[in-house]
Amino acid sequence: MSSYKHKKKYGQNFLDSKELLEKIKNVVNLNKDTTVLEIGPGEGYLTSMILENAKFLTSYEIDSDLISNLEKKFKKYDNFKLINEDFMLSDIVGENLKVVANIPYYITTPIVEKLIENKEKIDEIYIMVQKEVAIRLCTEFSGSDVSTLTHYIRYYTIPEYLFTVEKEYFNPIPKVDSAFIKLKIRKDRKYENMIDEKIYFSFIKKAFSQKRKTLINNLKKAGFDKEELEKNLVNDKIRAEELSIEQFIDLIKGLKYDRL
Ligand SMILES: C[S@@+](CC[C@H](N)C(=O)[O-])C[C@H]1O[C@@H](n2cnc3c(N)ncnc32)[C@H](O)[C@@H]1O
Repeated sequence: MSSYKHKKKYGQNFLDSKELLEKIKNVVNLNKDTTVLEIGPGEGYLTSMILENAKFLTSYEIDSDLISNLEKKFKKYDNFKLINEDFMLSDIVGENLKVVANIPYYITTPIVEKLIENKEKIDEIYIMVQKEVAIRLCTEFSGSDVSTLTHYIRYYTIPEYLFTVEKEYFNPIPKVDSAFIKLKIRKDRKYENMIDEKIYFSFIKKAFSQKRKTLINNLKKAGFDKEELEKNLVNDKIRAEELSIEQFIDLIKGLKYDRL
């Protein structure tokens, strides 16, 4: 479909490289028991590799102009369901799903949030995202990339930055490089078992309210008692971005924070 006019509004930067496809295939590790969900098959770059290697694939494509080509291309596969819908408005159906997708970047965060909200149905998420976003999603608890998003991701998943994909691999070539990442859903519910999610994220929001300020100052501003804070924080110079989830849970429990 070389004459196809890519639609910017749908984030249509397509891939076409055997070498990259092989690299993706090696990390996503599909087998005949795997059920896969794809967001935005485009011209079917990832789709054919998934269909060849997985048990079943459901792909959501918003752009009706791409549908007849995809149907024609994958007509011989009976393990394929193509849904011509906006993924954000669709219900996710299935269990033990693996998500494998080169997603439209204009809705990266809503897609990640929707997938995590459906964590009961999903085991692993493999997605291509903008490189800077990949760094933010996969960062550890140190440095300026840490944000409330880091806590959201790490509370529910184990993130992994797999590899960088240079912008030249895309057509049309975008302005920025990309990266392929993995988010493994925490099936052990490690942190959900330690603390109520609403309480945790309500506290995190207060702790990160002003990034430049120290944690103690942010929490004082949020109404916490100065003496209680000093009792529970070893270091009054520390910033929110330096604390791990475990350390935040200890702090929340130490402060007996249980309201929203
Ligand atoms: C970055 S392209 C990737 C295409 C293809 N997977 C590839 O790697 O070449 C993103 C794809 O997502 C589709 N898309 C954009 N918004 C969507 C939405 N809300 N729901 C479903 N698909 C969407 C676009 O039409 C496009 O085909």
